[in-house]
Amino acid sequence: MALPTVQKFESEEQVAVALAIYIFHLSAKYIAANGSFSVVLSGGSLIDTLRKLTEPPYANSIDWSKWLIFFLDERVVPLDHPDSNYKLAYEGFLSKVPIPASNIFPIKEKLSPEEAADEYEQRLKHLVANNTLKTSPTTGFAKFDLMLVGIGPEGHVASLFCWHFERFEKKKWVTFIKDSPKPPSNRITFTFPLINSASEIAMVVTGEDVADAVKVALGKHASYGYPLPVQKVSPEENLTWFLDKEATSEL
Ligand SMILES: O=C1O[C@H](COP(=O)(O)O)[C@@H](O)[C@H](O)[C@H]1O
Repeated sequence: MALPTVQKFESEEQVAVALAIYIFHLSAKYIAANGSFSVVLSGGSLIDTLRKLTEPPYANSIDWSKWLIFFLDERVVPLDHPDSNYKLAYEGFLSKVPIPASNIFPIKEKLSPEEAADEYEQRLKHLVANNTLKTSPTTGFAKFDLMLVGIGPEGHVASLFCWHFERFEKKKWVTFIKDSPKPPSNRITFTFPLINSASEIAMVVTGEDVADAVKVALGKHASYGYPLPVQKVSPEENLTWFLDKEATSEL
């Protein structure tokens, strides 16, 4: 991985604009190179920060028909449940742009966390086998073009939490937890080998509540023994941080 690029902005509004420009350029680049653009969404505040993409000039100059949408982590609830990351993404972003429904890959409903994680992993492997998704020649895991990653105040990414062994998973592509410290308890999540096989990762981090985690991730002092999950994010090509002033207040 090249050295991370850290972009700091005065406000969340400026982060939203810069993020739209960054995604617009990557979309054009990957569609020109591969004919598609595979994008992995986190839940949380990230979805609202994507809002500029749904407006001109981006909304009408992106080839949305070539986008493929996946979910970095998901709560094991029905897709219309208030806790669903799919519902959040659909209402805040996906319903406002013309991505074909068949290019959006939510989790399957009515499965246990184990079954949902296994089913999602098998679906990703099928998409690699039929060349819809690329493979990392380095790791053998699927290689997504772009992952949009948020963080929690204590440094979690996806549903990989500090005190859960799932963050050390080496073989599985997608795993599950049944005791998330942040409700709801049942979740599935991409593992670090899959996350770090991505070409590009954007860390989209805004607000004062994440300032301590940003300080550990980007500051020069030691973390708390083990690295925080956010410190393990290391894509194959480029890592770009988008930060507002509040998120950098402890740096
Ligand atoms: O539970 C989750 O939390 C993180 C961070 O969310 P935020 O609201 O603090 O931005 C999110 O990235 C993840 O997808 C979600 O499931």
